[in-house]
Amino acid sequence: MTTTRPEPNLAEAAHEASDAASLYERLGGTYGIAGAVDILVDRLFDNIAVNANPAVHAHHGDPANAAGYKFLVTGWSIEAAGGPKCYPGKDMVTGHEHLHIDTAGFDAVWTEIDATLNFLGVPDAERSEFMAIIESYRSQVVQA
Ligand code: HEM
Repeated sequence: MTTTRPEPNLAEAAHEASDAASLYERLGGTYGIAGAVDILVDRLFDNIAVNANPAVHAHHGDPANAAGYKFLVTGWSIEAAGGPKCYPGKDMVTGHEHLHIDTAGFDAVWTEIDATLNFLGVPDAERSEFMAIIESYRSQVVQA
């Protein structure tokens, strides 16, 4: 009598592996996130609705702030997506309290993040998951 060993189901294994992958991994890890933030921050600095807030424009209107801001937003996003702990900046309340951001200001940034992920071809599932994380910080960022 011969016993038959079941063939490994590779399709199922791949599916399980992709289920197990963190959002950080599915966004392309540090290279993917840093590349997206590089483009996002340039768009935020140029975005008329985002810069309608004078305190925001005082920061985003100075190109010298771009490199440091890209570094901070990249580190924050890596951690928020489940990657390694690497964010050295302020918590979201302290980082924004002096800016008096209102709902329209938050929505302008939300829309630009969503549009940039769409522009870069991030799949719907990962885009929705990341945007839900952004949304979950609304009450900490909106302080006007
Ligand atoms: C969930 C949404 C947001 C995230 C994840 C986020 C992320 C960050 C991070 C990581 C920093 C650096 C904090 C530090 O200095 O240590 C920061 C600062 C800043 N954010 Fe946000 N932000 C969000 C929403 C917004 C919105 C809606 C606006 C404007 C309408 C905004 C404008 C700014 C500005 C101008 C700074 C620099 C402040 C300064 O250095 O004086 N952010 N943000």
